[in-house]
Amino acid sequence: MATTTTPPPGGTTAPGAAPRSGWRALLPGWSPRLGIGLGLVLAIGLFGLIGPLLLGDPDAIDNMGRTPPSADHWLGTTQTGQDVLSQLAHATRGSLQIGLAVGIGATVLSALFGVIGAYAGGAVDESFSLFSNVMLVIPGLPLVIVIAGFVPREQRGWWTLAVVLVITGWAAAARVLRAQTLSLRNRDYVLAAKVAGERRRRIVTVEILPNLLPLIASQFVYAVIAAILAEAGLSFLGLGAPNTHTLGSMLYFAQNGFALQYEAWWWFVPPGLVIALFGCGLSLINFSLDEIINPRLRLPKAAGSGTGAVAGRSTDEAGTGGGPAPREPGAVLTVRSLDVVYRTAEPVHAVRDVSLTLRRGEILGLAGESGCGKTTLAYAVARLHRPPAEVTAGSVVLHDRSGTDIDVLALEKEDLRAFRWDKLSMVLQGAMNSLNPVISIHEQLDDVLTTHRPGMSAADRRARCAEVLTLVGVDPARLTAFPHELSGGMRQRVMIAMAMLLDPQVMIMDEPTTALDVVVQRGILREIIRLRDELGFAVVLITHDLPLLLEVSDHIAVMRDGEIVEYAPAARMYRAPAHPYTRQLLDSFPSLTSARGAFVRGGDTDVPGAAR
Ligand SMILES: Nc1ncnc2c1ncn2[C@@H]1O[C@H](COP(=O)(O)OP(=O)(O)OP(=O)(O)O)[C@@H](O)[C@H]1O
Repeated sequence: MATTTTPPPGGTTAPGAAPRSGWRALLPGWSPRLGIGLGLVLAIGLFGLIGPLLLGDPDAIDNMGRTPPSADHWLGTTQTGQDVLSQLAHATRGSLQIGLAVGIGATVLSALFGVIGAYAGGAVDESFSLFSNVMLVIPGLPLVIVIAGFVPREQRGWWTLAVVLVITGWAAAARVLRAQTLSLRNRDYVLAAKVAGERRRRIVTVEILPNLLPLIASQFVYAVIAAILAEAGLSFLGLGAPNTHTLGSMLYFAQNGFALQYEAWWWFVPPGLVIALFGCGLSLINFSLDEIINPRLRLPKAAGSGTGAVAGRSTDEAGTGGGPAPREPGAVLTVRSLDVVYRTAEPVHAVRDVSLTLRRGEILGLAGESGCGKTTLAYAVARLHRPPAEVTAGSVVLHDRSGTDIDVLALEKEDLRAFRWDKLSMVLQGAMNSLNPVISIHEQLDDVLTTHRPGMSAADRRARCAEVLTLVGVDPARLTAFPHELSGGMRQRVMIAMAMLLDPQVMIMDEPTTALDVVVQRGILREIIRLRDELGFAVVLITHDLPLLLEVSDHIAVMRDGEIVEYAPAARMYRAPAHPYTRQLLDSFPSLTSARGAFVRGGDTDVPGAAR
């Protein structure tokens, strides 16, 4: 067997992943990216802050002109003999002042016009939106030149430039924030907050703004860098602030002094380098800000690179000779000793030592209460799991019709892409929402065929799409429909049709009929059984509904806390459930023949092992 990494005792503690608590859990994990970003920004910030105090007057003229770096002048001198290092320190301070002021100003304005307008809606949104559109269509650079030129040269300070750049620099970001806010305000959790009676201000600050923070942070970074560069451009055109040293004015004077022609690199390279490094540092910090906002990105290091294969398993081991289980007669899918762990701050061992055999044409029911690991198991079998989920041990083998065994956990990118849907397809939980709302049913089905059957003609593809729709009981005339034009049950059937499109050998269906009424539910399940009889694929059917599984499945596996606690033919499980938890599950469903289920009637939760 190809097991390698043995999970830690108890299976819940990832090595090196000490859980952080309280506010510290909000901080991004320390990474080289964050370290380099902070290092660059702090170093440049300190240089701009302290450098001018230590390095003296930037305008003091020495008698040497355009001398290369030396012990007296570490970065050489300008054409008129001024110390470049001292100029650089003052210029860094000036540019940072402008960059930060513009960054803050433009971000505040864009958030005000973008977020508040979109959330308030109506006339406020209309007027804010009109104003930002007008600002957007005014050509930025000419406006900057006009406004900067309008202020008399002697009155132009760094703040004049900052104001000009804020006025011309916020509108594009406001448009993006408005679009994002319009999308967020209709999300279920925002509507739920409204229904719960939360105040507007709280909804904006607690429900909406945190989701916008990564965007706002990157816009801030962009605004700072754009301001530093725009100021450099203005100074270059002679429209800068005459009495303020900035990196732009340094470049301007270097250009005027023919630094490039005289190969005086020490004059123009340092200011250019400071601009580039500062932008780079801010961008690196920005990546880590995403981690603060988005808990999904806060992964312990070990979980970051997951490829979906068994962690730590070598390619040799992963090959069919390396250990995957031998084929049982008639088996199409064999899962052996599968372990899946979510490498979160408090690791969750969601699937523990699971072994299953799915036979050709069989319906295998997977039952268990919410959170027992059914979906995690299904995703791991289809190699759809993503970090922080990690398969830490076990094997999954598909015994292909051709006679070859496919070690699913060892498949590499292209093979995996070809394997999914062709050999093993999946109907995801909440499948009725998996259809793209702006693409017709035909195009969505056709997409699968064009990807996996590139040689198929358009007419054959259309015929196949119509055929599968008919199979699942949807009129092929609905091929031209868009998802919103279909009922929930029809959408669910379309997803099942899509899963059948390539005639796979295994279909995993994760709660394929949840959210549908029992009549439609029964109809779809009857369809699945009929199709299974007709086409011979095997099905892993996942649901909480054990009585339903007893009706439709050949074998049933009952899961609890990540483990299979009972695995038996459905008929036997119906007659004589062996595990107390299976009995408890069965008893908790009301019966139509007795007054109420025993579990409800007796309120008996005292099943051995029931305590968590
Ligand atoms: N991204 C995640 N990070 C950490 N833990 C997770 C993550 N996703 C799921 N889990 C945990 O893994 C366990 C199994 O979850 P899973 O979704 O597989 O259960 P399930 O049986 O499919 O539940 P349901 O029937 O409600 O869909 C749960 O304890 C859950 O909290």
